[in-house]
Amino acid sequence: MNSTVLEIKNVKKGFKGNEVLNDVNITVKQGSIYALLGANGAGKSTLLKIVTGLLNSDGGMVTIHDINVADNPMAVQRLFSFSSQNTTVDGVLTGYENLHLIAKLRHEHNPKKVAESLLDKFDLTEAKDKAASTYSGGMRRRLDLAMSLVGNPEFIFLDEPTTGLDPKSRQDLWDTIKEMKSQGKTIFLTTQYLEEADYLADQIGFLREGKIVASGTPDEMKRIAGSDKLLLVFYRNQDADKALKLLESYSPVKKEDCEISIDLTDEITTSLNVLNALITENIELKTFKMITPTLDDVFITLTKGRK
Ligand SMILES: Nc1ncnc2c1ncn2[C@@H]1O[C@H](COP(=O)(O)OP(=O)(O)OP(=O)(O)O)[C@@H](O)[C@H]1O
Repeated sequence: MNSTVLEIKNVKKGFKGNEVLNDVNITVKQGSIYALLGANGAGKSTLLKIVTGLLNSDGGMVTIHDINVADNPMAVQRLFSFSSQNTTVDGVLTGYENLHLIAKLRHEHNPKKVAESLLDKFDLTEAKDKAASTYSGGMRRRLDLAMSLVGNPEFIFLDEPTTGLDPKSRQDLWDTIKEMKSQGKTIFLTTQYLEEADYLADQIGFLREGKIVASGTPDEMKRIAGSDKLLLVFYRNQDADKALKLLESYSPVKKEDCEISIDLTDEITTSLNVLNALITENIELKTFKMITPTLDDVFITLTKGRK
């Protein structure tokens, strides 16, 4: 465990002089979830295609289990499954037929059993004889994921797995992805949703303007946007101004009328001291709350001052 499964080194790619990836470096450990986060058009799908051997890079190297993908795409493709944004589900076939077909193509000994057990696992047994074209978006995504698990791959690539899903279907899919990880699988997913990366990933990489501009665990990434803060909200602006003077030693920042924010290095002690000082001076507070940076704050911090 914890050995490196995927290594992306200095990968470059451009289309007709338009540079999309510029020296991308990523390492993924076995049994972990890596989320590649980036806005529309950041180059996530392009990188995924290079990593899975579907597209040649202009430079750099990708290895999966120490096998060079560009040199041995066929050997490497046996080691993983890839669920792309354009699902491989055939709408004319039923859910069962889709799975059965893939199981046969992948030379499973008992394709019927494989199809039935995956239908059960992905909660699709009831709908198994209906044409996949009649499935909801969430069901199609689940069927697509089920199809990617035929052959029990250890390593799974998911390109924006929850784009377009409603909140319930998204949560269901998140649970499925977490369960796949608990079974020891390694997952590399792309997403535009900060919340998704935060919920699922062990490691996150922010792809922007062709580079990984920040990477780390969700908590490490949130630290990029600064420490936790205590937000004090007053009824009257003059009270906020009084508090600003009183709490000078904590370097308070006036956010808007009636609101002050204080950086917390030691959450409990600082918060208690601040609240006590306000009570002692009879400065009336409307409310207060602790604010922990979200990945959205990180995104904003990292993109500040850029076009
Ligand atoms: N085959 C191609 N020919 C020319 N340009 C391309 C090609 N494929 C991708 N691009 C361009 O490369 C850039 C990155 O595209 P890519 O699909 O990798 O982004 P993405 O981060 O996956 O975006 P999205 O979240 O919208 O799927 C875009 O500007 C896109 O237009």
